[in-house]
Amino acid sequence: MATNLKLFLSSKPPPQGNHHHCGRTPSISHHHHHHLLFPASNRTFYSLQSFPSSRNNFNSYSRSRRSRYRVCSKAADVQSKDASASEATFVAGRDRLLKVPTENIRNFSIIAHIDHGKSTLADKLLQVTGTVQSRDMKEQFLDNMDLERERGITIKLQAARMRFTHESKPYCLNLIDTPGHVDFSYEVSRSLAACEGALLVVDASQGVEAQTLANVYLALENNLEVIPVLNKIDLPGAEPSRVVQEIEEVIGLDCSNAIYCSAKEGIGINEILTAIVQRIPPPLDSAKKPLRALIFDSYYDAYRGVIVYFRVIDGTVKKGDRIYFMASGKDYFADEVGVLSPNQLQVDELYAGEVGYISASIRSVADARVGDTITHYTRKADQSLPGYKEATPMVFCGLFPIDADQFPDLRDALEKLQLNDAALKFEPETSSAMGFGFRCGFLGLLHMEIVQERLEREYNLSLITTAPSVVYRVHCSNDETVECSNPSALPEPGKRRSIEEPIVKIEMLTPKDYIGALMELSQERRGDFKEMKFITETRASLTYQMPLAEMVGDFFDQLKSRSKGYASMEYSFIGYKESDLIKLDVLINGEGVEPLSTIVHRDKAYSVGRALTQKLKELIPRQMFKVPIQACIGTKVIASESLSAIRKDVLAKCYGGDISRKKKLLKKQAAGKKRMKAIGKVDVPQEAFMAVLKLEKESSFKLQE
Ligand SMILES: Nc1nc2c(ncn2[C@@H]2O[C@H](COP(=O)(O)OP(=O)(O)OP(=O)(O)O)[C@@H](O)[C@H]2O)c(=O)[nH]1
Repeated sequence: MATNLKLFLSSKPPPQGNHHHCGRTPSISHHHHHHLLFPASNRTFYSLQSFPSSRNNFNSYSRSRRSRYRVCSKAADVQSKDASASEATFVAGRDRLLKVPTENIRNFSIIAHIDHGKSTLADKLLQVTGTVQSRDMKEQFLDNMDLERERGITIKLQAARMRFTHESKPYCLNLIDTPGHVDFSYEVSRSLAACEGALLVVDASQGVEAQTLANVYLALENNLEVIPVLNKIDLPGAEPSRVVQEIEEVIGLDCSNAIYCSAKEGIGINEILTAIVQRIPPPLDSAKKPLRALIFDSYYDAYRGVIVYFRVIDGTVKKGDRIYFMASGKDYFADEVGVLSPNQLQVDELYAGEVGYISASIRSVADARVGDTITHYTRKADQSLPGYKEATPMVFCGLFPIDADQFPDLRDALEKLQLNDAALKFEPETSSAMGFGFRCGFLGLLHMEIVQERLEREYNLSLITTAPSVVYRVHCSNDETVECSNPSALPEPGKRRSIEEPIVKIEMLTPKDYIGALMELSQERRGDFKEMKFITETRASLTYQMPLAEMVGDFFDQLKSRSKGYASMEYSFIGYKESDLIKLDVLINGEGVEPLSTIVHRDKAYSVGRALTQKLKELIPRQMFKVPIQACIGTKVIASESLSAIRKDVLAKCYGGDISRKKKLLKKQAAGKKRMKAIGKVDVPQEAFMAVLKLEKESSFKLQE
C-alpha cells in the first residue's frame, strides 16, 4: 500500500493560497489546513474532510467523518488544553439558544462535488449569520492529524445551528453536513434523511459531476426541497446559464429560480439564506409523539464516551432521560443534551425538528450507529425510522506486524479504532508466510487506507498489508456455501462447484473526448456495458456493470489518468454473479507465499501471472542466491522469472548470521519506506504484496500524468 499511498499523496494539488502558513494556534499544534475553520471547542471537532481537487485519487472524498478517524487519546490532550479559550469565544453563542417555534426551523445540507465550493460556502453562511466571527475562523483552527494535512483534507463543520432574521422573524437554520466519498454513501443518505432541504452547489465554470448526481438523487428520494446554487460566478470562465441548462437536462430539476453566487466573494449569500427560509419547508411539529430521533453521526470521545449527533423527528428528549437505541437494543441515561452552534452547547430539552447531540457514557459507536433510532426506554416508539442498515465490509485485507512482537499492540490498536468505527471488522489470521496478524474488513478502499495509515502513524506499528480482496461466495461440492474474503483460504478446486463474485454498477461522467479511453478501461476490467447517454453536447454518462474486484485496485486512478482528471465516477453494489474464477498462487524461491495468492478470471490468469512475476522481479531486491519467482494454477507453473544473485561480499555485512543485527536492519527499513517481510530466506518488500494491483503498464500511466 505504501506506493499506492504515496502516489495518492503526491497527486495532491499545490497548496492553495497562503492559509497554509498562517499563524498557528499555539496551544494546539503542529499544523494547519489551508481551509479555514472555526475555533475548536474544548471537546468538539468539527470536521468534514475532503480532498481539495477533483483530480485527486478519490473523486469526492469529502470528509471521512472526523469522528471515525480521529484519534481519541491525542484529541483529548489537545482538547483539554484549549478549553478555556474556545469557551470564551463562544459566549456569544448563548444567544443562539433562543428557542424559535418549529415553523421557524429549517434543516438543510449542502450537496456538491469535490472542489465546487461546499466548505467555502458553509464558512460564509456561518460568517454572515454571525455564528462564527471571521477573525476566529481565520486564526483558530484545529488540526491534530497528520493524515488530514498531508492529504489536503480539510477540517470543517459537522453540523451547525445558525440564526437568521427574515422579515423581522428569527429563524433557526441547521446545516447538516454530508460526507462526499462513495465509501460513505450510507451516511450521506442518513444525513439527508435528517433534513427537509438541500443546497445543490455546482461550480458555474464546470458542471454537473457524477458524485453530485448520486447525491441529488438521494436527496430527491428523501423528498428534499433542492435549491440549485451556481457558485464561482466571479470566475471569468463561469457560464452559469449553460450549467443551469445542464442541471435541468441531467437532473430534471427546475432551475428557473437558481441562485447565482460566489462563496469566495460573498455574493448571493443573503439570497441563499432567504431561499432556505422561503423554499425549504419547516419540520413537522410532532413533539407530542413518542420520541424518535435519527442518528446521522456518532464519534467516540475518550472522556465522555460516544457523542451522538441526531435530528429529533418526533417527540422531545432531555437531560436525564433513559434513552433506548432501537437497532442496537442498548439503553443509556442521557448525561448531556445540547445543540451544535457549532460547538457543543448544552440545552435542557430538544424538540421535534431540532438537531443536537447527546452524550450518555456510551461505550462504543456500535451501540449508537448512524441510522439508528433513539427513543425513550419507558415510552418506546412503535416503529423505528426507516433506512437503517448494518455496515457490510466490502473489501478485506490482511494486516501483519513486521515485528511479531507487535501483534498484541496491533490488536489493541484495532480495538481502539473500532470503538469509533462501527464499520471496521477484524479477526485474527495466521499465515505460514506472515505469522500472526488480522484479516480486516472495510467499507471500501479509502476506508482501508485511512485505517492502515492511522495504525502506523498513531500507534507506531510497522505493518505489511496484503492486497485487498473482495468477498467471494463459494458453492462447495457438499452443498455448503461459504463466504471467502481471503484468496489463500479458497476451497480447493475439487471441493467447490462454483464461485460468485460481487458486482457493482459504475456510472462515469466524462467529456466526450475520453469516452473511448474509458470504454477501453472498463472493458479491460471485465466491465459489461449497459448504457451511454449524452447529457449535454459535450458530456456523456457511461454505465457499466463490473466485478468489484476489478475496481478495488487502481480503477479510479486509471479513470482519472485516462481522462486527464476530467471524468468522475460513482458506484454502487448490485449483487453477486457466478464467474469463472481461479486461484493464482505465487512461489518465491520454491515456497508458496499465500499473501500473494489472488483470485482472477480464468481468461486473465496467464497475463496476470506473467505481469505479476515480472513486477515481483522488479520489486524484490536481489539476494545472495538466485531466486525463482513463479506463478501457478494448482501445481501448474504458468509464468516464471528469476532474480539473479548478487555477489556475496556486498551483502555479507548485512545478511550475516547475526539475527539481532538483521532485526535491527528490518526495524530501520520499517522506519523508512522500505518495509520488508522475510519469506523463507527472501526478504520481500511491502510493495510486492500490492504488486497485483499495479500491473497496468507503467508507460500508459506516466504518459498522461
Ligand atoms: N473563484 C472562486 N473560487 C471559489 C469560490 N468558492 C470556492 N472557491 C474555491 O474553490 C476551491 C474549492 O472550494 P472548497 O470550498 O474547498 O470546495 P469543497 O467542495 O468544499 O471542496 P473540499 O473542501 O475539497 O471538499 C477553493 O480553492 C476555494 O477557494 C468562488 O465563489 N469563487
